Amino acid sequence: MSRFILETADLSMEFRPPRKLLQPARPPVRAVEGVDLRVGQGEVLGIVGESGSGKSTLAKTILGLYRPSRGAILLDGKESRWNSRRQARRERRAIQYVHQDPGAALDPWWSIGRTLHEALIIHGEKDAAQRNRLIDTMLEAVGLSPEFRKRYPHELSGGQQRRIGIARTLILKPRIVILDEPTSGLDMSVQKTVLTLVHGIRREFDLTYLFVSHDLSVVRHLCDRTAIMKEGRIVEIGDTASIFADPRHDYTRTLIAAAPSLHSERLAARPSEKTEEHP
Ligand SMILES: Nc1ncnc2c1ncn2[C@@H]1O[C@H](COP(=O)(O)OP(=O)(O)OP(=O)(O)O)[C@@H](O)[C@H]1O
Repeated sequence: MSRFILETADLSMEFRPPRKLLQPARPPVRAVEGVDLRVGQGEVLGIVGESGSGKSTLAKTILGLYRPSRGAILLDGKESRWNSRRQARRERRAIQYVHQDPGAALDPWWSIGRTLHEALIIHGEKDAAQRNRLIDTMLEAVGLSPEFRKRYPHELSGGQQRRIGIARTLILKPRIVILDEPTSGLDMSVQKTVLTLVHGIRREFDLTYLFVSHDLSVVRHLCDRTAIMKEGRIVEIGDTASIFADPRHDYTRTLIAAAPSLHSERLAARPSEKTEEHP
């Protein structure tokens, strides 16, 4: 078995703009270019870069939403090919994605209980009693009482919506969780609570994280290693502490210099379970 839970080799993904009648063909957008990653079991890898650098496309290609235009994705050392979205979804069940804005991803007409039940049904859990047990366990894991089953998305705060997004992901028993800007749009204290939760459940559920963010202060305190992305390529990757202490690439230096939050020390300490606030 491979030492790495996830690897990518020369992974590339380009978007081809649709051809318009009587207009010259436009060049493809090379969103991800030749990305080589090796992620160990239990590791938290941060993927950082400015808007448009390709972070989300890389994450979604790994998830299986896009067919790579080149390169390979390996899970536990075994290549995961892309024949169709459906096949990729089946094969890559071990990878789950926490949406940037879980509120928008929740059906406004469905109670939280129904949303969680449906997720389990889609993933093949036929036993209703077992579904109920799992839902209670997951709500508890994200710090919400069973009473939240009856609530609707518009009855939740932003922080509670993130918790439900995380619960819906955990219920599918992933091994790798892709967190795409998990704290964007939240105020500072809620950000901290969500990060504390994310940090705590990693150990509890033995998860590996790909943490996509443009917030360097969050990445600095949460990620074991950090990859810096620019124009679809990884320009620098290494231990987070070394990257911040001794950035090698000019672009990394520019990103660090341009991050005001790094100087304000607003998330100075690694989140710990002790600081968990319950909603
Ligand atoms: N579905 C799509 N069709 C065409 N081009 C796309 C599509 N999705 C992304 N792109 C392009 O691919 C490039 C990378 O975009 P991507 O969303 O991956 O960047 P990002 O680093 O995640 O940005 P952000 O931080 O703003 O989310 C951009 O040039 C973007 O315009």
